[in-house]
Amino acid sequence: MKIVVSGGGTGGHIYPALALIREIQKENKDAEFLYIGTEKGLESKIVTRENIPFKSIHITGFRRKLSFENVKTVLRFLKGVQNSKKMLKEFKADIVIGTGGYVCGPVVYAAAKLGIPTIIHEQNSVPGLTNKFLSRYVDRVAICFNEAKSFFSSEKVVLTGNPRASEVIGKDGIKGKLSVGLKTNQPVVLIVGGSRGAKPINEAVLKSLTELGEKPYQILYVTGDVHYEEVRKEVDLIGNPDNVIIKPFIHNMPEVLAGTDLVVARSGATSLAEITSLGIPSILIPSPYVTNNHQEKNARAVSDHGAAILLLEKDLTAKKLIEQMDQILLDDQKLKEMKKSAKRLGIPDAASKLYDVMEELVREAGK
Ligand SMILES: CC(=O)N[C@H]1[C@@H](OP(=O)(O)OP(=O)(O)OC[C@H]2O[C@@H](n3ccc(=O)[nH]c3=O)[C@H](O)[C@@H]2O)O[C@H](CO)[C@@H](O)[C@@H]1O
Repeated sequence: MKIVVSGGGTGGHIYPALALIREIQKENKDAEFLYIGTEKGLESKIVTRENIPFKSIHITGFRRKLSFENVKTVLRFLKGVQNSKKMLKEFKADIVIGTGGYVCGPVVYAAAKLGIPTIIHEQNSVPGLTNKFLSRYVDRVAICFNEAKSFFSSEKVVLTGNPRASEVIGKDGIKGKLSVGLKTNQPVVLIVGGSRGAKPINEAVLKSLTELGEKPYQILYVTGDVHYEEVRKEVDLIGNPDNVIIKPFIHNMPEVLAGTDLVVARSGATSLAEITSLGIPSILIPSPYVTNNHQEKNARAVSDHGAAILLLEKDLTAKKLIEQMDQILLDDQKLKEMKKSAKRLGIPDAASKLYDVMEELVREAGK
């Protein structure tokens, strides 16, 4: 089977695509892949690290307000469709799957116009512009939250979950801890602001740093690549407590998560799929800067079930953050209950569910 995967911009769209590819590689040794992304998105770095054939097109996202830039975007879209058609024909794609981000627009649209079976994977509880547009042309829409169902035509929708939920299962937490310099005999809090980091979270953590140094747990604090230098400078002034390890980005997140007891994070949908699949309690600080405030809706879908504490960015202070971390980590009973609730929400077999949908479509198309 020849499979084209497209998704990009941020980790939340790329990691599900990679997890799906790895699942298919396990099940079907003959499968061939082509990943289509953009040079500017994180995918150009992350996908090429994984030795997956990668090609790029040039495309930008739509602005929500009327602007001349949007005219240029339409022209880039049309050019992107043309280039995608060429790539898809050359590769002889049997199926095309888009995992979100605006790069999927021209790729998946081109595939649908060529009559190639198509799927979009929507990670969030509220879909973005590109997936809403594409849903009219594709054969299936794979979703991760029941809340997303109402945005698409019901005969196309199938609840698969997020393939990244499968990939994080069964990893060695001790190896994960050691790989980043954490001790193996103390609980671990992972603080991370999504795949690109989050300034407001960084500011709150910096203000908590000295007090965190006195806690009976350790902290792995991931700043995001672009914020690392700035954070480092501040930490050099404040002093870096022994129990706080600071990194710009984590490339072996599944292993690290396996060794984590509590996550403090934004509520990007892929992160949520990972932590629920593993049953890790969390403090979620949704980004208020995303389309239709979808991160808050993602977070509520988890916190309403007792699996997470919701901390809105407007209420985020160093004091509050530490209080809530203590509340969970220093209370065994609460920790246990939250773990159970998180686990109940996870869909650990998401990758094979999504692959089943792909196989069915290819079979129906007689490929
Ligand atoms: C600002 C923005 O638009 N964010 C969106 C983006 O978030 P973002 O890209 O931050 O997505 P998520 O939080 O969902 O996923 C991040 C992914 O990156 C991985 N990771 C993160 C940090 C790190 O150091 N190493 C690492 O491997 C995580 O394990 C996870 O697999 O896509 C998500 C999924 O569609 C959306 O829900 C988010 O709203």
